[in-house]
This record gives sequence, C-alpha cells and structure tokens, in this order.
Amino acid sequence: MGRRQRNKQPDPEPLPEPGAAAKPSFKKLGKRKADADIQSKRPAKKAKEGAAKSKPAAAAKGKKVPEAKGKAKGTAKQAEAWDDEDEGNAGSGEGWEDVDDDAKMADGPTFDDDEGLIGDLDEFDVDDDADDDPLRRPTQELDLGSDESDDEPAPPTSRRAAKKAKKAARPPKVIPTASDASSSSSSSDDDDEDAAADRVTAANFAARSRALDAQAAADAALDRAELQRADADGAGDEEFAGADEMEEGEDEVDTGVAEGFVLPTAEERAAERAAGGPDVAAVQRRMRECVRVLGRWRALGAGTGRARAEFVEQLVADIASYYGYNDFLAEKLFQLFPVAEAIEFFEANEVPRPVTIRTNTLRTRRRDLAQALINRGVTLEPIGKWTNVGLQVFESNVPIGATPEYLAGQYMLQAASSFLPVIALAPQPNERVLDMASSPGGKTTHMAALMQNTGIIFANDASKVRTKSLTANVHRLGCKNVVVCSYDGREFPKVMGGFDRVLLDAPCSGTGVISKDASVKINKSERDFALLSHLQKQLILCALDSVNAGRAGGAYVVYSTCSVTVDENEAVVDYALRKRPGARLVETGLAFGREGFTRFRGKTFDESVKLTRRFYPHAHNMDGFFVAKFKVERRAKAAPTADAEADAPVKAKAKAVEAEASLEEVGFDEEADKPYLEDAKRRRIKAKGLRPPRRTVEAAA
Ligand SMILES: C[S@@+](CC[C@H](N)C(=O)[O-])C[C@H]1O[C@@H](n2cnc3c(N)ncnc32)[C@H](O)[C@@H]1O
Repeated sequence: MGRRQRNKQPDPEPLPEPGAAAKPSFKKLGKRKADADIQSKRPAKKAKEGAAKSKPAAAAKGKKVPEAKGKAKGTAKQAEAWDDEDEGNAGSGEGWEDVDDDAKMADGPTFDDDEGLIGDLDEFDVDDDADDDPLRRPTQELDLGSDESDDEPAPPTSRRAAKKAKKAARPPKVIPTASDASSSSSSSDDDDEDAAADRVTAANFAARSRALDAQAAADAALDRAELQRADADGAGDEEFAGADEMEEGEDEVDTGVAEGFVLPTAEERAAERAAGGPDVAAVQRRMRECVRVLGRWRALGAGTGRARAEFVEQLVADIASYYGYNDFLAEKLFQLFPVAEAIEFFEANEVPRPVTIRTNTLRTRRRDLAQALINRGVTLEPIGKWTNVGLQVFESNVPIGATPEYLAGQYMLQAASSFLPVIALAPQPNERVLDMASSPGGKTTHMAALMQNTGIIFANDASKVRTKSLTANVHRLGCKNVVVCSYDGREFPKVMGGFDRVLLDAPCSGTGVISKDASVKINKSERDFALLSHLQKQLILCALDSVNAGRAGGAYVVYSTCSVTVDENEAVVDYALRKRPGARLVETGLAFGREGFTRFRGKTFDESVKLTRRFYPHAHNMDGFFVAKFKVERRAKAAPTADAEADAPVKAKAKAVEAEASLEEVGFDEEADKPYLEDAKRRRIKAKGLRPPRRTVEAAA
C-alpha cells in the first residue's frame, strides 16, 4: 500500500448498530514522532520541543514541502473527471461539506488561561523567504503524455531520504499490532515508488476514490470482526468494561506476566523518579506489559498478587513520562478509553494530522480548484465521502497557504474535523445565523458558502484582536452576508436574538488537537477544566436563548469543541438540557463518530446525550472533536383549568406586554429598519451604475 494511501483520511467508521456500545478502534495511524528521543535517558519529551515538532505540516506553514516528482498533468478530460465526482456528490447535499482552518488552529484556536487564546490564522502565513513565494515561480505546464521527472532519483540529501533514515532508526511501537507489521513490511520500499505510482491526477481520481472506498470497507469489516472477538472474550471489571484484548494470536501464549516483569512498588517508583526516571526502553516494556495484563485481568491479573489499581497507576505514570503529559491530564485522557485504546489515542496525538483544505464554493468548484493546484505540483485527493468540498494535500511544490488560489479566496486551510459542526448546523439560504465564537472564521465562511451569500451571519468573537483574522478571511473568501462583531458571547441575546440557528464553537482546552499544540500536555490543570466548563455552560445557555424558539419547525443550536473531555462536552450539554426544557438534542446528521457518553465515572447524563458525536484522532484520523445539535422549540402549554380560563384575559395582556418588552430588548423593529434597508438597496443599485427607484414616502421621511 502506498504512503499516501496509508495516510489518506479514511472513510469514517459507520455508526454502530443501535444498542451497540462504542467500540475501540484497532487501527494504527502512524509512528511516534517522539521516537527520535529514544536514545535519551528520560522518556518524557519536553513540551516545548513537542510543540515545535507538532507545528503544522510544512505545507500548511508556508514552507516548501519536498518536491513532488513529475509534472502535474491536466487536460479537459481530467477536468471532466472532477466534474463527474462533484456531480456525483451533488445529490448527497449536507453530507458533503467542507472543513475549517489551519494546522495549529485546525479548528480554530484554543483557550489558554495566560494568553487568553492561542493559535492564529497567521500561523499559516507564508515565510518571507522569496524562494517560497509561489507568485514568483513559473506555473508548471500541463503535459499529459510524459512523466519524465518521475524517473529522477531524489537527491540523497532530500527530506525524503532524511525521513527514511529517521524511520529506520525508530524503535518499535509501545504496542505493536498487525497493522504495524503490514506497514513496516511495505515501508522499506514504498516512498519513491509511491510518489510515482500513487500520483493523483484528475484523470485517475475517480478510480482511486473507488479503490479507497473498497479498501475502507474491507478495513471496516476487519475492525468489526476484531471487535466481536474482543466482546466475546469479555473484559475486566466494570470500570474497564470494554477493554480490548491486546493482539490476535496472543491467546495461546498468554498464560501469565512476562518473565522478569515485576511491577514496581510506590517506593520503587519514587526512587526511580528521583534517579532521573527509567530509561525509555524499560518504560516501553513496562507499558506493554501493563496493557497486556489489564486487558486480560481475570486471566493474568490474579496471579500477580497486585491490585488492578496498581497496574493502572503505573501505566498512567508511564504514559505521562513517555508522552510528556502532566500526570493529571494523562489520567484524565486515559479514563476516556479502554486500556489498549488509550495507548492508541496517545500515539495518535504524536502524529501530525493530514493537511486539508476546504473549497470555497463562493469562488470556485472543487474540481477546478483541484485542477489548478495539481497544475502547481500539489498532490491531493478528496478527503472522504462525507465532504464534497474537502481536499487532503499530500505533497506540494508551493506553500499551500500562499498560492494564487489561496490568496484569491478559493480555499481555506481547515482541519477536517471543523467541517463537522457546520454540516450538523446545516444553515440554509436567507436565514439569520449567529456564530458566537467565530475567529478566525473557518466555520463562518463555510456557513456563508452554504447559505450562498444570502441571509445574514453575525460572526462574533470576544477577542477583538482575533476578529482581524476573521475579517481578513471573510473578505478573502468573498463572504458578503457576514457582519463581524466583538462581544462576550454571554451578552447574547441581550445584544441581539431571534436567530434561526446558532453555532457555539466554544473556547476549550484543546485536548483534541494535541498533535497541533503539544503545550496542552503540560499546561492544563484541574482548575482550567473547571473554569472552562463553567464558561461553556454559561455560553451554551446564551446560545440557546438567542434563537427564535417560536420559529416554525424549531430553531437549531450546535455546540462543538475541539476537546475530548467529558467536562467540556457531555457535562455541558446535559446541564443545558436541565436548564432549558425547551431544548432537546437531535441527530447531528453526521454519518460517523462515536456516541456521546451517557454514563461516565459515576456521572449519569440524559439518555439523549448519546445523540451527540465524538471524534478521535486514532479512530477517525482527524482532530479530537465533539458535536451536539439542539432543537429549540417553544414549550407546549399545559391544558387550561377553570381558574386559569378565568385569568386568561389578564394573562394574555401581561404576555403581550412582555413580548413587546422582549422585542425592544433584542432591538428588532423591521418597520423602523425599512428606510435604512431601502437606502442600502438604492446605494447598491447606484454602485452598479443604474438608476435607483424613487424613494417610498417612509424612506424619504
Ligand atoms: C475554538 S475557537 C473558534 C474557532 C472558530 N469557530 C473557527 O471555526 O474558526 C474559540 C473562540 O472563542 C473565542 N472566545 C473565548 N471566550 C469567548 C467568549 N466569552 N465569548 C465569545 N467568544 C469567546 C476565542 O477568542 C476563540 O476565537
């Protein structure tokens, strides 16, 4: 399997059958970036170092990525191939949307106590380096017939060669799996061949898509079979119910703890720490053993004479030191998964996410954009079946954040996960929409495109500084239905209300985007999560109060975060359900993602919370993300009693006064706005060099 094929955004896993519990994924996504540290005595990676490593892929940073071999080719025939693809997708409507932003800020920034907010669209700005300026480079010519440069060997000093050498030096993964075996067997001979054989052109795009779909279906079938086996074997105690078995084939030899393995006591652990920590190979061995024992506690744990909690404690401590997390966060994230899956999650956080872009359909079509980028030497593919505007970039000769197409607003650098809340909200043309926390505008501009530049979107963000990048993106992408404003979201609906739909892409801890911002590993404490959860609860109530509950068919609110913690997600949503009886959760309309938790470590949430969706890097090859969709309707009135009927006229009058007052409060008066609207229309007509109609009497007055 080619390198790009392996890295390709897989088609997301289908939803489990109704009633089926959320299952761990057995897929492996790649190797640890941190493995280069293997020779060092201490396993923990410095967070700073990690942060630097986890910066966006070179392309997204405006750096040159390795030269793609062979010229990109394009003809009218190729364009037709993209045509077919887009037409094929056209009917799928909502299910085929795009994603949002940048690499560090794949789905926008994350909240940081000290700096307020971290990450910015500027992260994707091009270097000043003249060499990187795409505008000064000659555009590659289209030539379907020859592929001469494919034959040129990569220079020995190329980044590809360096990458190969680095790969060879990597130690085995903590928990090797069958998927590793297959990937390692192919990795030795793949890179150069793949670059030529897997090159995606508009011509071979449709066939490749089909092949990838078939591959994804086969993988999914394999996963299901594995999960059924794990289910049949049963799991440990209640806390770890669902913990997956280690690997197929281990059953025959799994008769006890590995020879020579002794779980250290608390004192031994303390002494080990005091001595500078264990060496990395020892930690790896210990983690592997702990996962194996915990995964089959009944069979293997009893003979150890130690408590399960001791194994868990050791494993969490080793995860923290090996991957460079603070103990608190390592444990918090560990608790989200069965044991073996937790390791997959931590591993996936070490792997950069694919660079993805969203076609701005206000400016171009995906096939045209793809053709233009292919012509510049960009190697790309559609992200997956679930979006008809997303493209995944594999290689590029030019900085993806500064191509003429980028500058012309034909696309947004945006993480695949951040398409999801917009798909769920499904804003329609001519609606009034509020994007409550919107900078730098990945989702705002996506909504503007779905609304075909009609209706109105109020794009709000509490940070004035951040609204600059929002405004820049709104202009670059040609969004004409967006009003940018800067209020604390908690001031809504006092500022304005009566919306058809509201998106609350809330400030969060960013535990879903650790691969882009490794500082999260050490700078989040219990207090941060408490503060964030509190802010999120306040914001969600304001979002629910800002819609027009009386709207025919109901109004909608989508709540999303790029975090995977329960405090910031299910707990917030459950709180909102309790506080706002007029709001209920509905299906997100997203065809994949895991169900939200309804029970978690002693907490019980409303059953409907399972309608929310969780996305994980190790399971969906995208940032960790959470999406919940609410429908808000006016609450049904109770049947009137005789007394109530007598009071009816008085109550009706009181209600009318109240309604009038609330209208005043939210500041809407269509009549009063009429002259201004008419003036604006006249100006627009004049600007086009046409004669505007005569003013109506009210407007003149
Ligand atoms: C996850 S980011 C939003 C990303 C954005 N939706 C996008 O797709 O580009 C969260 C945003 O919330 C903003 N924010 C933080 N506290 C806020 C508050 N109290 N009210 C409104 N916005 C807030 C931050 O400035 C930050 O830009």
